[in-house]
Amino acid sequence: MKLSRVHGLSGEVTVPGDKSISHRSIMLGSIAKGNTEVEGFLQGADCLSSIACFRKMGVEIENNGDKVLVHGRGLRGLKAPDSILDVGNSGTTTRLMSGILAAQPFVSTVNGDASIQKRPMKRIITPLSQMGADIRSLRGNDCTPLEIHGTNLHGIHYDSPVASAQVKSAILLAGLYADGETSVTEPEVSRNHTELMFEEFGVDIRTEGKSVYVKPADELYAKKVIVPGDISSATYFLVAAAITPNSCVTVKNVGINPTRDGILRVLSDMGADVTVEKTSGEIGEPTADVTVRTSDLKGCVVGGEVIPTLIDEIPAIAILACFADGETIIKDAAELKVKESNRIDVMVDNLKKMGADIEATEDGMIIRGGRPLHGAVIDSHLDHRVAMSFAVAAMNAEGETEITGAECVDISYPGFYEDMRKLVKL
Ligand SMILES: O=C(O)C1=C[C@@H](OP(=O)(O)O)[C@@H](O)[C@H](O)C1
Ligand SMILES: C=C(OP(=O)(O)O)C(=O)O
Repeated sequence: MKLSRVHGLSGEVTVPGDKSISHRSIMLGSIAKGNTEVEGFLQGADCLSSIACFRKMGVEIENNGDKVLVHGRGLRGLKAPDSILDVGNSGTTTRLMSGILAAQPFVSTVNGDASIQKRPMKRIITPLSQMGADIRSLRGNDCTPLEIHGTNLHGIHYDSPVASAQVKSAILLAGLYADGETSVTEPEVSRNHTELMFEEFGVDIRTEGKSVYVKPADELYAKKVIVPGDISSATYFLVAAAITPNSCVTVKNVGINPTRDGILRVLSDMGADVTVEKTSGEIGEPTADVTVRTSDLKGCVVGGEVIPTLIDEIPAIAILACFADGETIIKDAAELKVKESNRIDVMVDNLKKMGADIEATEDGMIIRGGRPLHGAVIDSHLDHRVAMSFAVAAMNAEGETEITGAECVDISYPGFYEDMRKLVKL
């Protein structure tokens, strides 16, 4: 993919459905009683991996593009898969599904692509094992392939060392099958889509500060799911509008759940011209139309409790910071090292190639903005967030930029480049 400078962006865009909510709709729909209709389902490769895995466990899932119908088999209705459950590139599928598999009356094997095979699974093996689960990392490296021998589980309290919705959700899903209450306390609150959807599906769940408590369930009950636009996907348009001259872009109907909206707070802190017009109430998953105009930006510090609310947006925030006056410090974000790629190193190395003043730190990066960027050959490391971030950078750089492996955007945003192109002013 080759891209070069644009002279303005304008118009409206509706981004595809939220990835986290789409995954959860398949998983909860599969173990619920009744049919779950999902509107706005993300047809990204990651969510299609979730569909494929649950189909292998006997769940009938009709995928009609934007609408998906999951024929739930009830809490204890999954069937033993007859081959490996292939999670592709999806950490969310791997970790959340493992929580369910740990409690099934069968053995399953979970594996995925080269990136998944390097991502840490000890973070779910430890708490699930405390619940009684039998999970074996077949290569002994705490990564996939995992062999999961389903068994009876106990309720536990887990003090999680990491703010991770995937860890929290794996434990909560296992907790549905446990013999008593299960609870998780996080160092900072991570996205709460599982908790909100559990409530919708009739699970006894409550949140107190940084802790979540779930009671074992007899059944979950199917409920229609309307998936809002993914704020993580919207971020590329919001950042592009802020840094590209002569721009004004509105992203329609995007999820602004407060456990996900950190990017809006960072844009405001940096002085961006942002307008948020709510399109839904406070109950469930709130949504809004978000408009950003070309802005004079200043550097800021991004760290602490905001980090889990924007964890996937940090690659794009690094680009934003290159166009802000002064220094931006991103800290408390060591989790970036264990995503699809090491997002600290990959962002720093590639941005340096474009002429940015940026350095990696132990838990983030420091960016001194204001240096003009120039075109370069960017290695996406097949990381969708990296590819989309550099597309935005390339549109504001001198000369041509080539992104290798650019098609990996299909993981979370098929049609990304086309949607961006439609906004470019001629
Ligand atoms: O629960 C989820 O849907 C997700 C949680 C986050 O991962 P961690 O839980 O590892 O932080 C995020 O990076 C990922 O894209 C989706
Ligand atoms: C980290 C991500 O996803 P996952 O963990 O599901 O692979 C992401 O989408 O940026």
